[in-house]
Amino acid sequence: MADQLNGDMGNLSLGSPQPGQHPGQQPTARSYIPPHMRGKMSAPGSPGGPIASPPMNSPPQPGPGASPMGGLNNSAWAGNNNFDARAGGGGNWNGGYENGPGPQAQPWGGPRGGGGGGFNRNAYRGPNAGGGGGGGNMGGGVGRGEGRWIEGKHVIGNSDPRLERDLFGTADDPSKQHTGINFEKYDDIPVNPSGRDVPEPVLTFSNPPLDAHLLSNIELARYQIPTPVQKYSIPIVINGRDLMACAQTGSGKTGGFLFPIMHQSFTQGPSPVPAQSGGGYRQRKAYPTALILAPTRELVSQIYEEARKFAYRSWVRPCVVYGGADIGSQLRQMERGCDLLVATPGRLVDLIERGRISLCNIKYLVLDEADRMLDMGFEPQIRRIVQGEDMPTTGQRQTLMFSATFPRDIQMLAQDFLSDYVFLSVGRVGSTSENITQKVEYVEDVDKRSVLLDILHTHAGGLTLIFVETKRMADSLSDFLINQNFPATSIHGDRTQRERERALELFRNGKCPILVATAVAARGLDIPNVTHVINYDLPTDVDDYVHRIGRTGRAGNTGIATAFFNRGNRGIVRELLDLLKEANQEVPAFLETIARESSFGGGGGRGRGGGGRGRGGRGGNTDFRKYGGGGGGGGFGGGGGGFGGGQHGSGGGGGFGGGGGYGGAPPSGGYGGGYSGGYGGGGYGNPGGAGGQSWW
Ligand SMILES: Nc1ncnc2c1ncn2[C@@H]1O[C@H](COP(=O)(O)OP(=O)(O)OP(=O)(O)O)[C@@H](O)[C@H]1O
Repeated sequence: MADQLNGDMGNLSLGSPQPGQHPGQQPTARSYIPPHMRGKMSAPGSPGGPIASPPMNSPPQPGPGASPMGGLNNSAWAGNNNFDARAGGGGNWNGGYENGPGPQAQPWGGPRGGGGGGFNRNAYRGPNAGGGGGGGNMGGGVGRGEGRWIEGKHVIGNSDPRLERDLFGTADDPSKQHTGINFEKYDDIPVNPSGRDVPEPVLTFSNPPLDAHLLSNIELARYQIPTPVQKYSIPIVINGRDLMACAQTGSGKTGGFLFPIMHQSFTQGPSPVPAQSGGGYRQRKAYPTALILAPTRELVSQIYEEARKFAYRSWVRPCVVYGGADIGSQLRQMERGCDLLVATPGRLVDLIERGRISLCNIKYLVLDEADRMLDMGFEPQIRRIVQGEDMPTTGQRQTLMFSATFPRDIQMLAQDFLSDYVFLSVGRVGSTSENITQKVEYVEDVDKRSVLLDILHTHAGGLTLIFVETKRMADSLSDFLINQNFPATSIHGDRTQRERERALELFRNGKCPILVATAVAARGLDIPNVTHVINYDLPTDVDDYVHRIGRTGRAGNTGIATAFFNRGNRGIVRELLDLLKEANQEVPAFLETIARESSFGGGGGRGRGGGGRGRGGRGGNTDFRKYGGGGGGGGFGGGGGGFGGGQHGSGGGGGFGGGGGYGGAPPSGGYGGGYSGGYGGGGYGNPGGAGGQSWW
């Protein structure tokens, strides 16, 4: 069940040891390790981990997408049928991976051995230090690239140039995201914090308030000024407040939670670990102080990689767990240190059930992509993790929620997990970045392929991400493109771990600059140089559209998003229209016409038509505690509202399938009665949802 719910990302295992592979083990000829992951196979500080890794970031090949497209047959894309990641070996790019240098094995106990510490983290950890400890090959109790907390003091580890290059890249490294020309324009986006006594934002990365060592890592990451969400989140979290933060895609939300958590950890040190039952030379149970939950394996891997950067040379050991990958290697990774745990919910539940993780020390709980984490697909697991185990209750821990979209019904649900929180909106909730130029073209289903080919033929360079609605479509469209000599691959929930890793890596390094994806790749992924996102099939939920197009136009870079629209997409026409207007985008006349048709046609379309889920208040913006929201028109089949209404909202009747609706937040009432009816048929926006077959 757990992994089924995590089935979204199948078996991606970026940033972690391969199944069955000993951390630090030299990869066998057959074990695929993407080049950018070589040397990152283990947690920082693990034996044979990054410290031991040889130089590995060979300069990425210039992607074919970067070549002038004077007709495909003359381009680097032409005539190459070996680029499909599904080919399963034998492709031109294959050998390079499999024969390349991998991490060298490092004797166990290497850098941090000594003094009886072995792998027992208690041995060198502050309050519960159990004898031995200290020691270490470096003489000062610290290893290269990793620090210690010794007698109430943060002892910074020695630098490790190799690891440093691996984590932070070089200044012109194309595999890393660089800020674009519009980065400074983020400061023009209005920020609207609400809640009691909101702390003043910080304006720079400086000490105080931020820990000096954290600042040195931020400098290594080449971040010069905080983004708006970071400016606010840093003091909010440092001041002990809970936070619900809504900021546009690609605007630095990850740093928004990592910076203050790292700061607090660096200054406060580890929490005491409860006495272990059983004992043994290995610590059997991990007691992380920070838990970051995210919906997909790729995303948790990416967050983990970010955490490794900012934890560099500190006492904090980040760790990542997700379903579909070998649990044994994840357990071994945890045994070597697990202070900040990044996890998908299913695998975390699994590890809790095995008695390998306790949440009793959690000080910081982060729900990244929080609206997704609290929708029907994940909510039961989140409740189980947060309310059904040993995690400190609200008020005893800090809870931070981040997303680019926060529908009001989800905001209401989130109340259960938050205490006296600050709501932060950077721009309008659910709005898109103006760095993304959005185009909507009217394309009938039968014409989609030929229109797509036209677009790809005039492609100007960079990576193109194409979203479709079903796994089957992802396969058939990428097959079609390959047959047309386009270097395409696909990613979706039915592909194996190896296939997904390969597909993503080929896309990232430009060898397959066209990736056909299901919604599995919609949220959070930060891939440099994605210049074009094509919604070949539009999603039924406009929030999904917001996340999908947000794979381009990140960190102040610009990008293009093209959507194929036809009458089958009537369900989101009004919201799409609002979104385009809000972001000052061109609105094609046909969209206005179809929107008018839909409003006369008794609501309509599928899913959450009109204001079906309380986005009716899109213009009303932000914190539902302040504004509530207007009721909506049509739900499925022309029902009335849905989730409209907060304190000042008008509520609405009906909803999906004609049931209740969510009319009005407390204190206006209506919460209980309408809820189930409003959701009705289940599985909305909810690939892994109860009873719903995953279409990712
Ligand atoms: N202060 C900063 N200065 C420069 N670059 C930054 C800064 N903060 C974040 N970035 C970069 O911006 C990019 C986007 O950041 P991030 O992935 O955190 O965005 P996000 O808001 O979480 O997006 P999404 O909503 O898609 O998850 C990353 O490549 C990150 O390295």
